[in-house]
Amino acid sequence: MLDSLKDSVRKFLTGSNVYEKSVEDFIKDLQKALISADVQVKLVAQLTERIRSRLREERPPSAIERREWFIKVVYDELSALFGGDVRPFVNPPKLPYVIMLVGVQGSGKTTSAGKLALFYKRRGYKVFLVGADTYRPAALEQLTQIGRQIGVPVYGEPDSKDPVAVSSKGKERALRERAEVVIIDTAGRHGYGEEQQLLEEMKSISNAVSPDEVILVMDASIGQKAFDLASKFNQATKIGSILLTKLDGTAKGGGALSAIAATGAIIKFVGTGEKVEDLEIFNSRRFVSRILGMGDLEAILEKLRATGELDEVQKKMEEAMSGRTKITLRDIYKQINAIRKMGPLSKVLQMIPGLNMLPKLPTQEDLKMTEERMRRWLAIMNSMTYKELDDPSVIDKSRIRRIAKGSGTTPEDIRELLNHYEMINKMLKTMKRRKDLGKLFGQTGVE
Ligand SMILES: Nc1nc2c(ncn2[C@@H]2O[C@H](COP(=O)(O)OP(=O)(O)OP(=O)(O)O)[C@@H](O)[C@H]2O)c(=O)[nH]1
Repeated sequence: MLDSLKDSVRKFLTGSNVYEKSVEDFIKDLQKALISADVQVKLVAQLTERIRSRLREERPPSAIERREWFIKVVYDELSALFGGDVRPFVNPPKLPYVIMLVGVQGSGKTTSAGKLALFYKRRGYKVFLVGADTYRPAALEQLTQIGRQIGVPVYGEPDSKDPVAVSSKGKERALRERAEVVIIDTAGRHGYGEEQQLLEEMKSISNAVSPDEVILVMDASIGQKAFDLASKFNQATKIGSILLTKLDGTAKGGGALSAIAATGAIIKFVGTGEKVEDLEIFNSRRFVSRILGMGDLEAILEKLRATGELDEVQKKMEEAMSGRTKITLRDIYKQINAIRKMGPLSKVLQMIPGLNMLPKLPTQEDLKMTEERMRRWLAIMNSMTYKELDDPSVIDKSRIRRIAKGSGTTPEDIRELLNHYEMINKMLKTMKRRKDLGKLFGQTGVE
């Protein structure tokens, strides 16, 4: 689903068109992909408007290329479209914990009951299944089979026509057997469009068994039609969440996810296959990063984190300039590590504004030497103890020899790093406040 976006991201990041044109092309691809995934046109329009307004109003952090930053903006906004940063709890907040499953016929309710049972069993809970789908006789048989397969007991009454009575008796039995998580599979005879009937039945069983949580099972292939049932369900129960099934087999999953998210209902799980293991906790950011291409996105997020770390060190340096604190080897470690995460120095330097104001620009040869030195220094600091990183004055000759051995470097390399540390602190003390990042790189050893 939405697979075509990975190619669009690639094309956008590596393309040679002017930036503004690339952005417009990407937005067109994005709109097309979302609409063909059945996302409501109104939601697509809102999403693109938000992306455009962020492009107008925000500026990328200085060390990030604007193409990469644009993809990060798209990532944020798509994640919001599919439910945002809501992290629903999955471990039962109390025990025993009674979950009641509701859903229309064929939505995958019985299969999902089995999946949830296995999910909780694997997390170490004693699980019990109750088959209260009295309208479809085969449902109990199906549940019993799954129960046998995963080693979870199942309660059911093959001849009963009273789902409320079966649910209550099943719950009683489960509690007598000291079950910790009780999952009740209820009847689902109604089709989409008959929400009221389904919700009324949910209420009557709910009154009888007082579940701790009601999970609505929905089939993702209904796409944006999921909106009506999800919003009524969300209004009808405060203890509800949604399990969206068959996300693996439909091109309309984006429509269902965004429609449900728009109702404010929480999507807790998604079904991703027919097997009893095929259940995932839903996380909209993870979902979107798959759509956009894990590799590309991870690299961008890593760089953004690295710029955040650099900002922290920068702040510390400013404090050091006012004499309030000192830069430690830990700070230097953080700084070098962050710079290395951002890519080859030659590329990183091109992105720093004001760099051409330095007295002398580094040559390729300088950069190579600096990169090599950064690598050595990281190895050295990796071999030091926290105490030594915080206060290098405790490092004596014999420790220098040991650290050199441990890091595959020489005692001279270590002295060079220690000198750099002394020099930075001395410099900071005498330097006036200067905020540009170019200076920061100067201190890293690029002469
Ligand atoms: N591909 C795929 N198939 C699924 C998934 N979840 C359920 N199914 C299939 O959907 C079909 C219907 O599932 P059931 O569990 O029988 O549906 P139900 O909602 O319990 O049906 P009723 O008991 O009639 O209400 C079965 O063929 C399942 O294998 C899923 O996540 N992915």
